[in-house]
Amino acid sequence: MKIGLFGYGKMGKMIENLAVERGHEISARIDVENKEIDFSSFDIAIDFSTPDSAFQNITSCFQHGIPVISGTTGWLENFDKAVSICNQNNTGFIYASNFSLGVNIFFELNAQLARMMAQLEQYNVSMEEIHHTQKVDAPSGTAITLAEGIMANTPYKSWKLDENGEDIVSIHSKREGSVPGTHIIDYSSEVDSIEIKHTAHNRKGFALGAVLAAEWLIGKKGVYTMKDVLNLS
Ligand SMILES: NC(=O)C1=CN([C@@H]2O[C@H](COP(=O)(O)OP(=O)(O)OC[C@H]3O[C@@H](n4cnc5c(N)ncnc54)[C@H](OP(=O)(O)O)[C@@H]3O)[C@@H](O)[C@H]2O)C=CC1
Ligand SMILES: O=C(O)C1=N[C@H](C(=O)O)C[C@H](O)C1
Repeated sequence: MKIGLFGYGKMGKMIENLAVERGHEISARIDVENKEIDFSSFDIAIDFSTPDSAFQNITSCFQHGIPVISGTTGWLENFDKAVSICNQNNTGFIYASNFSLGVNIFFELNAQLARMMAQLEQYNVSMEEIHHTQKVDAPSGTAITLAEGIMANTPYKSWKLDENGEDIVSIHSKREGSVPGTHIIDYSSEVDSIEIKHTAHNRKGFALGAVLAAEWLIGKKGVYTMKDVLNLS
């Protein structure tokens, strides 16, 4: 595959190494706004850019018929618009707040635990996410996906940052050193607690998942998720 990388920061560089190891070519690296982009030089785009630039990056690819893998967080207020533009241009799209295989299993575990806890009113759920100090968005995209997984399976109605309440999934965001990404879900009652935790040891898992998703998407039309890629549906 010829890949266009949108965002050539920590993730872009990690994806480049892994994609080349797997026999792919990086034929464009787009790291700044309004750069002249030769859309004919790549078959698929992988976007790990910034919350402010992701929508523009993704939809300009769709308008040139290029399928996109996006892992950028913090831009999802425009997600439905991006999906429409993908479909109008008859191309392909996978977005994931977290591409690591382990986190995608963790999403399933979270939903299953939420279903079991749904009837137990004595437990309160809360979440903690810990990331490196360069992270610009809070809470993490992964924490939002986890909160949505809880809300879909319990009476919890919304999530809030650092706010407690009966129907609220409370999320606490910590920024420490160079932590790649840790997510902890805690159900606590007066008598005990149940915790599940995912710890990324480095960024390789995110990069591998994104490249696997690109290999899976190439040649397909439509909007998919990592559940489709990993056959978890
Ligand atoms: N879904 C997942 O599995 C994962 C998602 N992420 C998410 O991916 C995103 C990137 O993370 P990370 O690589 O760590 O961040 P970095 O800050 O290291 O990289 C982002 C890069 O995007 C560049 N950029 C700025 N403006 C544009 C633009 N208009 N077009 C293209 N690129 C641009 C930045 O350039 P400059 O520095 O010059 O501004 C920078 O090099 C974040 O949203 C993060 O949350 C991260 C890890 C895993
Ligand atoms: O910015 C990061 O680094 C990460 N961002 C993603 C998120 O917001 O969930 C995924 C991962 O946790 C690393």
